[in-house]
Amino acid sequence: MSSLTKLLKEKQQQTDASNGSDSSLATITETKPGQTGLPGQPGQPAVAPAVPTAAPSHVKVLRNGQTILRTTSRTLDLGQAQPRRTTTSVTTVTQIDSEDDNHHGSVGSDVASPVAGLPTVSSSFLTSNFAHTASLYSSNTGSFIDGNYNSGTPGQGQSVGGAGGFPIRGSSQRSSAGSGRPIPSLSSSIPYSVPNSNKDGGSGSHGSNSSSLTSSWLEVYGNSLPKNVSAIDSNIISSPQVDSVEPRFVISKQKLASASQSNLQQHAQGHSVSRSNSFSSQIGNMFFSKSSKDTSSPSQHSNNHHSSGSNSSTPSNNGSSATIHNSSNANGNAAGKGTAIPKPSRARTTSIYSSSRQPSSSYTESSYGSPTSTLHENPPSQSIPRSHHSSISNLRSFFKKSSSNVAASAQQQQQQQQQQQQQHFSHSPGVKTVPVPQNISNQMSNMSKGSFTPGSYNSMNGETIYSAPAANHGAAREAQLPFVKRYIRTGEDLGAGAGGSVKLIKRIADNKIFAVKEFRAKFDNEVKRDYVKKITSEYCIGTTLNHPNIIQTIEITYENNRILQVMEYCEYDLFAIVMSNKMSYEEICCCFKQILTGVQYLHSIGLAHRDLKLDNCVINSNGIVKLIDFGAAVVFSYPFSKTLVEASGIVGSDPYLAPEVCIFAKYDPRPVDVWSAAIIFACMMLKKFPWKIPKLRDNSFKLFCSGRNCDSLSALVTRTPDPPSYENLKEHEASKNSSSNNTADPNNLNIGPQRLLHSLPEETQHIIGRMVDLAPACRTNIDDIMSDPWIESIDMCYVVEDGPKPRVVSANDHTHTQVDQSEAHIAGLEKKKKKKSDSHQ
Ligand SMILES: Nc1ncnc2c1ncn2[C@@H]1O[C@H](COP(=O)(O)OP(=O)(O)OP(=O)(O)O)[C@@H](O)[C@H]1O
Repeated sequence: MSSLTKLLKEKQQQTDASNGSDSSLATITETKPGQTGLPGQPGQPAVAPAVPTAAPSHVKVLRNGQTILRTTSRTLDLGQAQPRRTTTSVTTVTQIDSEDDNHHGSVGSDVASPVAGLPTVSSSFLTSNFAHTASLYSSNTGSFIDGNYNSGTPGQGQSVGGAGGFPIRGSSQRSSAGSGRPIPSLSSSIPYSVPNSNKDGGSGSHGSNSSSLTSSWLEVYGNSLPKNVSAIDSNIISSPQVDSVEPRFVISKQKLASASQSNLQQHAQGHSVSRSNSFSSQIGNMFFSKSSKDTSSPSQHSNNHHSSGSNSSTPSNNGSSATIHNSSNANGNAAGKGTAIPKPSRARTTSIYSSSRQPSSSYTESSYGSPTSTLHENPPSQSIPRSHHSSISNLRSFFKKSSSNVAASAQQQQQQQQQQQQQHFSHSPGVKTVPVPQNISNQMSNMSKGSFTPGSYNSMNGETIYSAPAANHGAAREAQLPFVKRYIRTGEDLGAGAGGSVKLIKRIADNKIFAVKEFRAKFDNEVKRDYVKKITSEYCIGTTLNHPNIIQTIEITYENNRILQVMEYCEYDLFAIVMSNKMSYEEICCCFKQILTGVQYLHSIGLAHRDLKLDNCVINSNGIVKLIDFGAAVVFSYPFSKTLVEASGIVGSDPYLAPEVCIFAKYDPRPVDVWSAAIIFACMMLKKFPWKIPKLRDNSFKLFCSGRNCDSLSALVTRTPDPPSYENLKEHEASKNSSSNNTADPNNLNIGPQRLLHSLPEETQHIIGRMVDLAPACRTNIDDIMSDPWIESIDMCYVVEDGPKPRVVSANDHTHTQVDQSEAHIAGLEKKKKKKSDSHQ
């Protein structure tokens, strides 16, 4: 047991002694085979598992020569058990499910204690949060495919350790894409509409949908089609013959020739032709030039994958499809039956960190995915030094020039301020302003609670500079000074993660406190382009978004080989507040609604966060919650496009991951955010994770998936609302012939959705249940969540900008918990822990 664990236990004992609390409620730990993990059930160990402490970064070279580079996660505890991870996980390899990994579920995070009185912090929560953000930097195409799709590559992705359940993540990304292995895609089953598009307009997703409806669908439904509808009996639909074309549709060859001529001239002059007026393309162009290899647009990529996905196996087609068996008897004992039952994992003895989820795939694939595209109105070539290939030197020169021109920018900004109040992004002579994407500007003007003045990108004298609104008020003269002359470090470190370390700084000019994130250096085995992309993602998102529930970036600068992002400072990690165990139900609801509001904003502008978790929420002393860490965020929709750009890669943190992320190579990232938000709510309420990872090898998750009249997780995850998918039909047919081992039993609180939901307050159950629908296609979307009666009824603290200074409107039914600053951030806690352990030695 680590000294930290001891410390935490001591603290817990003290807390228990003083509160007279029943610690048995809070100490759900291992869920061994045969246990349900429910509190108060026999066999639940009452001792917190060992807390892995920080371990040094290390590089692991696999037998196949590929390398995993990762650092350990850290966990901290407040009160009873406080998980915390700060992990770097960078890889260019495919992950193999290690034996350890197969034991995830055994250290039982689980649904448990009823909400009455708000349960104390579970030790499983502590252990589970070792899950780290999988930040994927590999440039390999394709994605890491978890076991469900192994059939396409015999010999790959076989289950390791005989644990059953989900077979291993298949061998390598390269094999998944590079070898032409069919990549499964969920898009075909996702009816979500992209922002600003009508519901049935998602050509991207629907396109592949149609191809997944094979003749088998017709076999089943063809006979019952209405009379005026005839079934298409082939997947090949030929174009109608056209005998004549109206003259107005005929473009003369001369016209074409002259158009292409002028295009060529534009290129020769360095004027790029806009592929899309998208946020990401605009941003991407700041750093990336068109690479000869990257000629296809993200949507093309997406479409390519779609087609390969739809050609390919459907989930149920693969032989290694995970099968669920109702492993819980009436007493809640997990007792697997049948050969296909994933065997309950055995207790983990090793550090959870060592076996935590392995990163995979290229996260960058669909993020800011338009290095190839360029701006129409403000060709980056005019404003940013460009090389033919993206490079760190681009990034450096960008930041260098940016920082040296902040002063000029700020002056310009001040002049423009008045204009900006009326028109968020204005154009003025001498200053070229990159227009904000349509959907961002729409969103900003549509903000229901106050209006928010965004920052802007200005291109001046060949430089591109970002100025956040705060910079508008800052003194231009100070801005000319180097970073170290403008800010001084103060206080302690706030935290560190996969992206870098975050520290507290003070602006000398006005003594204002900020948080500064120093991006980590590029790893040796990391592809330059991916590193640059990761940083630019955070930079671009941070500097572009403007919403009270999204952290505001003040400036970003490159100096002395360091990339520094200055952000507004929030006094508390939400995690620390949750772990204080002092939050009232109303306060939890307020925080939840604020998180949802931030997510709604992101989704409305075509962005998904993909790494929503307590750790990535900070809260200020006014009770305003802000989402941070956009290192994993992706664009899922481009303005004026109805095409869904799917995300790829297992990105996020294990306990918060949506199941489809672990199953499919590509997925809609919006339902993923929705799922994660529900897990955040469950964590706030229960002080522990419902499960450690959404895989069947996790006993708690397996029980959650049980009792649904369906034996296959693939079938559950690919369910569609209407019309039924091919897989569902198969499932339906199968269930008609053979009875499921997982018959639904709403009265059994140990299995099925009720396993989680019954632990939550009644009014929350409906929408939370819809948020954790196993099938992303059936999962509710953020807009529907916001109009849920319970969500609407939440009295939420919010910000209004009705004057020069934003004003916080506090809710009436709660105040926000504050903790001592020494316990408000993880770094402080770690320091405390170290001090204590040193004094013990
Ligand atoms: N603006 C802020 N105000 C206060 N604390 C912050 C702020 N930004 C970050 N932190 C602290 O620093 C920690 C690390 O920040 P962040 O998540 O951005 O880093 P990261 O390296 O990207 O982490 P990850 O491993 O999740 O990718 C956060 O968990 C939080 O505790």
